[in-house]
Amino acid sequence: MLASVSDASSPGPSIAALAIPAALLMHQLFRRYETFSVLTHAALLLGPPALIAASAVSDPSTNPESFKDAFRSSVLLYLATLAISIVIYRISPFHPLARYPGPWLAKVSMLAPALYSATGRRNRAVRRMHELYGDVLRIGPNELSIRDPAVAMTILGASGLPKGTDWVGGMLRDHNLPVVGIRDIDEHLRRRRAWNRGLGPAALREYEHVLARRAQLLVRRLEEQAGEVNLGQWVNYFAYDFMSDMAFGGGSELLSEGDKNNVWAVLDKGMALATFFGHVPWLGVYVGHIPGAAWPLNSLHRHGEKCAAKRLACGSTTSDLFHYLNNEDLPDRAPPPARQLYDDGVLAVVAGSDTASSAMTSIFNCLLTHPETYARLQEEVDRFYPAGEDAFNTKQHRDMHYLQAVINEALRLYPPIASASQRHLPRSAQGITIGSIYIPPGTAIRLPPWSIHRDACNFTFPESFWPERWLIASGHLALSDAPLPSTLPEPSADNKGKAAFVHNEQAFLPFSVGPMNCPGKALAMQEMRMVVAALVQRFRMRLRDGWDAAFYEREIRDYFNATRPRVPVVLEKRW
Ligand code: HEM
Repeated sequence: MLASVSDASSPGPSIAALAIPAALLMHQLFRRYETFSVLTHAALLLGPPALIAASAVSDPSTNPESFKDAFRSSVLLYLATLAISIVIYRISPFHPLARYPGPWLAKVSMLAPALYSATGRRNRAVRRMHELYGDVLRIGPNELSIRDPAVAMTILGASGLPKGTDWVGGMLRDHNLPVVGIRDIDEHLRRRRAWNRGLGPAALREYEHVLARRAQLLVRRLEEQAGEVNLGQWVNYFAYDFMSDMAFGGGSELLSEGDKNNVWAVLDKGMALATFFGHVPWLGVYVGHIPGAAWPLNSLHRHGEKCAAKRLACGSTTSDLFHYLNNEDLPDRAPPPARQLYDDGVLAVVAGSDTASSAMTSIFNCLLTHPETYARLQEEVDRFYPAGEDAFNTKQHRDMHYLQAVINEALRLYPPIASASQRHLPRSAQGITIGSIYIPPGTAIRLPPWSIHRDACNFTFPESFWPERWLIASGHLALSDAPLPSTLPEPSADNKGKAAFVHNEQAFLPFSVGPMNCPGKALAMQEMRMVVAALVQRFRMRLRDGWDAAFYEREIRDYFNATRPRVPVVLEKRW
């Protein structure tokens, strides 16, 4: 039998003869079936080498040393063959995504993009790769990034693809996911209904006075600050307090008490880890089994779960988001399981505060680095809300076209979710063809807003903050009357861009589109309009003298939600 086991460093012929084909067979199995079960992985990775070793040693129970040697040889050979087979297949012309270009490291393993995402520069890297390779790019062994907005409705629309696995990594588990990570389309739509009610027009009317109260407190707290403030930090406080009021009926007072419990550090660090594990969800699930191994992310999960649990224990005091998620608005319907509400609690915290705060910070940074735009917005705000007028009353918002243009333009340049949430064509589905793009089963897809929004094929002067483009496109401003962006990289190349005005609203995807898009869009818009109008009405704002205007663009990071750098602002009351 295994005479050769006596020299364990060189596997015997019988081990090699079994381990190599077993590994090749296992590769075929891994290609067809996906599981995140650690036990199944362990069984598939260690079981066959153990069986091979057992068959190679005459009596493993009486020969434990020989068995150990045989197992070591077998496992090494088996795993090495499996790894080599996977790598060769992924870079071979036989891989279903072989026709699409991309860096070879990304074709080989998701570890490379995962590590890159840990730097927060994924959005920029993907954009650079699109510039290099074109609109359809292979960003992982089985993942495409598509910069062509024409495919958006097919991928994201009503008959589009289910969600991908990035939230499995983000939650460190493949069960008990919040609605954003539910991959079964019917289950997703079922769970989504309560969110649609909780963020629909009737609910928003309920939240309006809560929003106004928080925005008033933000203004008061800023009035109390002398001189310079880090505006992003105050916007964070406001966004988190408002989210707590809106989702959980209260419970946070960052504006009054500061961030004593480091809620924002938990959010920032947690989301950075979630982004990393979103690329390698299997690793996230492994790490999730080791207590404390991903503590900032675990803390974020626990925090969101606790907020939901506390709210459910206290019952409803206002018609908050959980009033709807818990079916309190539908007395005939049983409440969903508490576990589901805890999972959605994590989503409410992240989606309800971080994105909106990111957007508002970007808006203020854009205004402060573009004084002529700020002056135009000031003029509009003063027209609709002159001194003494209640800027927290939303009635005028609908007619404030410049304000809306400023918001859209900041969302275009700095989409809070810069790299999009993933979709995935299941392995069991048929491949789909969209124009010249064929998407084989088992492919994950992203339509990255950062790259799409900054593509000159979609928007004239793509790198410039130019709110006027939205007014031209909606017919509120004639192209010939529009002032040019003040920050054109080549000021003399100006009118060329103006002559060929391009504005493709299909390519504007900050909230995604389709039935799985952001249900909080209307609420976020209301929040942004109110806070921007109120601050512009009450304060004269400018960046700290000598502050580098390009700092924000350079330092903003993509950790699923954009992590923004400080914005030091000198505030002066206007009246
Ligand atoms: C400017 C602010 C915001 C932006 C840019 C934004 C953007 C997004 C994006 C891009 C998605 C992914 C959609 C997809 O997978 O196609 C999303 C999902 C989601 N957002 Fe927002 N969001 C914002 C604010 C909010 C707010 C205030 C809430 C309120 C709680 C919210 C709740 C959600 C929820 C529940 C989902 C998951 C939807 C689903 O999977 O069905 N968002 N958001």
